[in-house]
Amino acid sequence: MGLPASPARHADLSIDVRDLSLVYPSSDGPVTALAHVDLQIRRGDFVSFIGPSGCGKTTLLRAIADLEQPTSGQLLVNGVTPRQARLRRDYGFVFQAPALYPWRTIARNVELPLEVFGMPRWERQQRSAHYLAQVNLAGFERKYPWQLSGGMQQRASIARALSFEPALLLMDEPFGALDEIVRDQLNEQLLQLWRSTGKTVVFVTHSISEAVFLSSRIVVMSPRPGRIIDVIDSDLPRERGFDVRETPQFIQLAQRVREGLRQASMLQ
Ligand SMILES: Nc1ncnc2c1ncn2[C@@H]1O[C@H](COP(=O)(O)OP(=O)(O)OP(=O)(O)O)[C@@H](O)[C@H]1O
Repeated sequence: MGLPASPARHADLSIDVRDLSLVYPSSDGPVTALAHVDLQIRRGDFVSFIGPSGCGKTTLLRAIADLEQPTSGQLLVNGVTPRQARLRRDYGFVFQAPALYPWRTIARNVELPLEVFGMPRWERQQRSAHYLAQVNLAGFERKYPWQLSGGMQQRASIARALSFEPALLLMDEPFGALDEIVRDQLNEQLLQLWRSTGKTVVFVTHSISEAVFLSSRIVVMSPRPGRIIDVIDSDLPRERGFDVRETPQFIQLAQRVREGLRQASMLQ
C-alpha cells in the first residue's frame, strides 16, 4: 500500500501506521511485539483489534497513545506524532480497570484531567455533569467509586476520557472484566455514544461478538511476531441493535473473524 494519494485523503486519517515494528528488550532476549504493521484508520471509524493473547493488540494501542516507543516505522495520530497528539490532548484512554481514585467522588474523578489542564471550576463541574449524564450516571456525582458497581465505575472512567472532548477514544479491553449482561448494556451505550458524537474509537477485545457488534472495521492480529493478518470492513448498518446478531451478515462477519483467529493460532 502506497502513501495517501492526496492531502484530502491524508486529512481523513485519524491514525496512520506504516511499517511499524516494536521490539521489547527482555532478560530472555528481545521480544518482537509488532513486526511491519501497516494500518490506516479513518476519522469516525470504530476499529477493533482482536487476536490471541500476546499478538500485540495492547502494544499497538499503547504506541498510538505514546505509552510505548516504536523501534522502527512511522506512526501519525491526526497527522502529528503520538507525542504531539498526547500533548495536544487529542485522545482519551480507557484502561481495562477503571483506575478511579477512591478518595475522590465520581464527579471529581471525571474532573481530574480538567483540573490538570487548569480549567475553571464552574466549567469542570459543567463538563463532568454533562459526560456523567451521557454514560447514564446522572445522580451518582457525589458517590465514591467503591459505592458503584464495576460496570458503573467503568462508565465513570469513560466519562473521564470524554471530559476533555477528544476526537479519538482509545479503549484497552474496557469491558473484559465485566459479566456478559453488563457488557451487553455497555456495548449498546458505547455504540450510541459513537453514533451521536462521530468520534473515532480504537477498541481492543478478545470477544468476536463484541468486535463484530461494535465495529465498522475489525483488525485481526496474529502473534510471534505480532502482525495484522486481516482487516474486515463491516457492512452492518451504523444504526444497529442486538437483533443484528441474528442476521446472516453478522454471522458471516463473525465467521471471517473466527477463520482469521484460527489461522493466527496455527501460525503460533
Ligand atoms: N514491557 C514488556 N517487556 C517485554 N515484553 C513485553 C512487554 N509488554 C508486552 N510484551 C510482550 O509483547 C508481546 C505483545 O504483548 P501485548 O500485551 O501487546 O499483547 P496482547 O495481544 O495485548 O495480549 P493480551 O491479549 O494477553 O492482552 C507479548 O509477547 C508480550 O509478552
